[in-house]
Amino acid sequence: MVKADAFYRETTQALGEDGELEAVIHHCLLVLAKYVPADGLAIQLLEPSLKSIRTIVWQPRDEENPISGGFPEEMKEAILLMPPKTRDFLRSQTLPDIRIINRPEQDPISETLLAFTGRNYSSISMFLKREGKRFGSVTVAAHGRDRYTQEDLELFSLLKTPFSMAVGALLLTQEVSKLKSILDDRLELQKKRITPNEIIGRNQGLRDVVKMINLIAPQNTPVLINGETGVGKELIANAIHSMSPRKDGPLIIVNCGAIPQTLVESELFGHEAGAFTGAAERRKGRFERAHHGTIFLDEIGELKPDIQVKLLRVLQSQEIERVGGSKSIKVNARIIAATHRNLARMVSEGAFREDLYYRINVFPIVVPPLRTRTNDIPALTDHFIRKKSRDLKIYPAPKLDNKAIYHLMNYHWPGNVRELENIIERALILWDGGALSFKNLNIAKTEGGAKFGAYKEKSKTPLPLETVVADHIENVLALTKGRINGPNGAAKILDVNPSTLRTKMKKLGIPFKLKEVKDKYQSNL
Ligand SMILES: Nc1ncnc2c1ncn2[C@@H]1O[C@H](COP(=O)(O)OP(=O)(O)OP(=O)(O)O)[C@@H](O)[C@H]1O
Repeated sequence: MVKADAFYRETTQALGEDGELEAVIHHCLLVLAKYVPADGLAIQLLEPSLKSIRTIVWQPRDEENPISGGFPEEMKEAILLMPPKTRDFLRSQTLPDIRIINRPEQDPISETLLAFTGRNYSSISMFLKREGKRFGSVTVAAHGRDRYTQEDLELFSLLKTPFSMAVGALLLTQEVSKLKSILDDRLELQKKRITPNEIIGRNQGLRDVVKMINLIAPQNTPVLINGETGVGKELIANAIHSMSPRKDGPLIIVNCGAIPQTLVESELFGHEAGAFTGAAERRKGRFERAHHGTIFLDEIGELKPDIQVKLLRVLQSQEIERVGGSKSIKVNARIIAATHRNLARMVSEGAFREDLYYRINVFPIVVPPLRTRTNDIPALTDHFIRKKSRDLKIYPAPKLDNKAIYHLMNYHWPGNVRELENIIERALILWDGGALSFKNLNIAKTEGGAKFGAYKEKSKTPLPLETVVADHIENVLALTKGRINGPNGAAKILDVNPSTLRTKMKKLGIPFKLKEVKDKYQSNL
């Protein structure tokens, strides 16, 4: 009795532990082995019609010495059809819930597995039950024949409820994860589709970009979108997909930089059950989910070389192989990639594969930063004020004061359109009923001794050199009140020739005089 108590307490404790399935079962085996012969443990699920069984766990106590030379890897999760004789055996009313199998060839179920297991082992097999029905079995096995006694059977039978509960919970988790994948796919399909008409700036700063979207959308050609963070790359990918013949298929968005490196491969290509610890069940990757649709690989420059090779292979063959799998699966997905990096430079520095670069860079679209298309700012501001006021249920939407657009246009927007959207949202949340002025934008940029506060804040993500240079020039211009020439002019402070500075400003889209900006836009207010 004392032995049974200790056995029950220790094994259920091991079974109830948190952790990877294999680790939990392995620990459980170590505990079991103190009381009964236990060199391996298998968990099998019965299909309701009893036509097949599926092995979900086959865990040896000692990896070096598994039962009968080991259960083949491919048998994990494999569905094994059972011959009619075995089905009848399973259906028979007299079949006990737990039985000793000291001679595998004499047991109809074990006999089905003889080809994999051999005969030189013994086992105790116990059915698992949910709501009174058998849904699977747990089998403890030991090397050699005739190893188990009636006492072992009685001890092991104590674990019927704990095992039924543990396996039931595992199945439930798998079911939830499967449903989550289905839901994710549905949500992807329901995500708002953008048409070029909804792109603000389509007739101004993004006119060329929209032209290219219209041109390339109907084709299957890969597109590479290049632009700083927050310029609207995802929006453009969305518009291309929505205008393409694949518009009724999924648009799967992958932020390559946001997925932990160890998971990128399985996220992209999926994995088979047991492919690595924690991969309890087979999962489709993003490529498979993008079948008949579009896959948007954002921040593609963040992919490590080993994944670049695999991605290239997929693009060349249009086939994927799940992690831990051996079979190729055809995938028909259009590729749109995006990056804020200079991929051509990364290629010359050896950080990005040249062959992959040429594969994805078939049709490049460069999205200009907001500071070079300041004419779009009034329309974008209006769009975001309306949209955010609606979201925040502010009615009527606040008005702008007569300098607001001037302030907005005079800021250099290192975070581009997203930053503008965020600043407007913040202003609406803090709104006190007056007109919105945005007059503190530049102060926020220079206050607190942090002259370059705006990009200091973002210093975790390295900014393109041009952004930093533009920011610096604008800061100096703010100090000199727009003066370029003369002893107190920006050129002197920056130690460059005034005409060099003007050329640079023109290239970066920085207005020449603060007054010029003011005059230009005050008439629109
Ligand atoms: N031209 C535009 N018209 C309307 N909304 C825009 C426009 N450009 C960007 N936005 C909005 O700005 C936000 C940022 O855009 P998006 O996410 O597409 O940028 P991104 O370049 O993909 O950013 P990241 O580099 O961080 O991935 C989104 O809310 C998007 O809807």
